[in-house]
Amino acid sequence: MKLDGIEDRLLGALRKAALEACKLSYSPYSHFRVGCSILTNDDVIFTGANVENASYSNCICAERSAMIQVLMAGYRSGWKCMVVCGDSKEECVSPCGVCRQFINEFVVKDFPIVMLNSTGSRSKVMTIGELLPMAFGPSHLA
Ligand SMILES: O=c1ccn([C@H]2C[C@H](O)[C@@H](CO)O2)c(=O)[nH]1
Ligand SMILES: [Zn+2]
Repeated sequence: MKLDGIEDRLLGALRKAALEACKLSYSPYSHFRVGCSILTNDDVIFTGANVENASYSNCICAERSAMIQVLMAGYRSGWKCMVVCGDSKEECVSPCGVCRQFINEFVVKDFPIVMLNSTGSRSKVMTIGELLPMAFGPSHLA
């Protein structure tokens, strides 16, 4: 798999990090584990997994859990790429609507999101602009 401007070595590390993070998922209710990794402008990798709750609506997705890690380490912009994987053998897991909106807040329109199936044998790459067209974003409030 190739991604413009991102070395194969880093992409491999990102995929591995997302697949590893998936194992840290706390998902006793849905039994659907999701992992996510994000590459910063200076090539640091952060990860997240979905964390569920007995009060079902109080769950956080892997993507937002990873983004909070990135933000709390001080990275507000310049993110290079996100990788998402989940417990689906066939399908590549794509970010939910809430996460798409959350991602859109911090990245440019052509920010690439790599979506993997559970083993990483399948992948699909789309930009946030493709996943969330006509997004409402910070510029609308300016
Ligand atoms: O892109 C997605 C889709 C779903 N989930 C989580 C939320 C919930 O814990 C479980 C089932 O929806 O998967 C994510 O973390 N990311
Ligand atoms: Zn989500």
